[in-house]
Amino acid sequence: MALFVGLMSGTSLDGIDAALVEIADEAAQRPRLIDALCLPLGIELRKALLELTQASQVSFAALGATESAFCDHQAEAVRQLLCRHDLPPEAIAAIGSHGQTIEHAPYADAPFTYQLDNPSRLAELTGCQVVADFRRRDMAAGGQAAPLAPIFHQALFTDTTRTRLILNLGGIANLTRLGPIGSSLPVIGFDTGPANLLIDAWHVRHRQGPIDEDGRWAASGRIDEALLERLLEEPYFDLTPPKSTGREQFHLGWVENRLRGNEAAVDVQATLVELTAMSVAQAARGFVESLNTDLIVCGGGARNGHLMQRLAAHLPGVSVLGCEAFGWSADWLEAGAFAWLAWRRIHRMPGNLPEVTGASGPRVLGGIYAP
Ligand SMILES: Nc1ncnc2c1ncn2[C@@H]1O[C@H](COP(=O)(O)OP(=O)(O)OP(=O)(O)O)[C@@H](O)[C@H]1O
Ligand SMILES: CC(=O)N[C@H]1[C@@H]2OC[C@@H](O2)[C@@H](O)[C@@H]1O[C@H](C)C(=O)O
Repeated sequence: MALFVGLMSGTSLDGIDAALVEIADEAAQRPRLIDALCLPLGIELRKALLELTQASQVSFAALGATESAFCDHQAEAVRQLLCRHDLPPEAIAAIGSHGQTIEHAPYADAPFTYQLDNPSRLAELTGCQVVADFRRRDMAAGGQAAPLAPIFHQALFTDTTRTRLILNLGGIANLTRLGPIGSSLPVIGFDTGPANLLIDAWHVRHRQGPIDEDGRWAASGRIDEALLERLLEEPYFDLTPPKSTGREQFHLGWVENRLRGNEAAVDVQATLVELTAMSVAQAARGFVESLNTDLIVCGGGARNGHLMQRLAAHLPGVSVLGCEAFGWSADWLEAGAFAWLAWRRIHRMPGNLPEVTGASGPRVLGGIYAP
């Protein structure tokens, strides 16, 4: 048995998730979540990161300063997590650090994906071995570099008889399809489009606070069918996987370009929730085998009761389960994935699924930084 820490800060830019995970050397045993926490980014750091994601030009000074501040925050999250369990740094086999995605451009002429991270500094500050830079090897091998979580979903959730769909509702939504053990169904995984990032951004613009708590504001509005149709015309939704996306594609400007100008703000919010529910349901529907499919929902969107209701309305007959039934909280699945991917790296096992990302083959992902 060994202990790993996974660090993830996703497209919502809400905080750094840190998960303490116990992993057995035998690949057959499922990793176990021991504890986790989220350290909020704070107003200044969030603003600096958001600016980097939106800027067309970036100064090295801004990049360097933000990278250091971000890394200090990661180290603080690790410190708090280890402190809770009285664990010294030597007790941790490795930290798996995702970093903060600043730009993801798998469709550029020269494709790239950039995660802000400073694993050398993180190793220095924590005294732990760090594994980082998980995405770029997959892209170097011709893949999308995202989503990476499906291989972790496969390890955690594959069932003997049932088909399982795992849906992450973060800033972006991604879906994994796992056939039952022994079935010939390949693993499928891809980003379906926006989950919460448009909902959050519209809320910030028109209301106080970053989150439409439980989707209550959206629930009080009326879906604007014409706007919904224009939003759903986005060609990304019809692309066949492998595919991945991010803030570069789905941002407030993308919504504004499709407004007529006379919509009530609350109706736009209702419509954005419906956009997430419909685009996810459309993506999932093709994989639902009647009466034999579970949908396991994770990510912050699982706490948005209105979004969950709209999703269920578009997927009648599908049984919706929380990760909790499997010993994971919906909030910590992604951080857990990067702890587990660090374990894979240390043991030189591949971290990607070529059938998901489109890479030319399995690859060992990430670089190792000594403590
Ligand atoms: N109580 C709640 N009510 C409504 N929405 C919520 C609630 N709690 C969380 N959320 C939503 O979940 C989001 C955070 O989700 P999560 O932390 O899974 O995203 P992420 O990991 O940053 O994104 P990604 O998976 O795309 O990288 C918040 O920004 C918010 O939109
Ligand atoms: C480039 C990037 O950071 N992508 C994230 C993002 O957040 C959700 C979705 O888009 C997913 O593709 C991915 O994260 C998870 C952890 C993944 O790779 O599976």
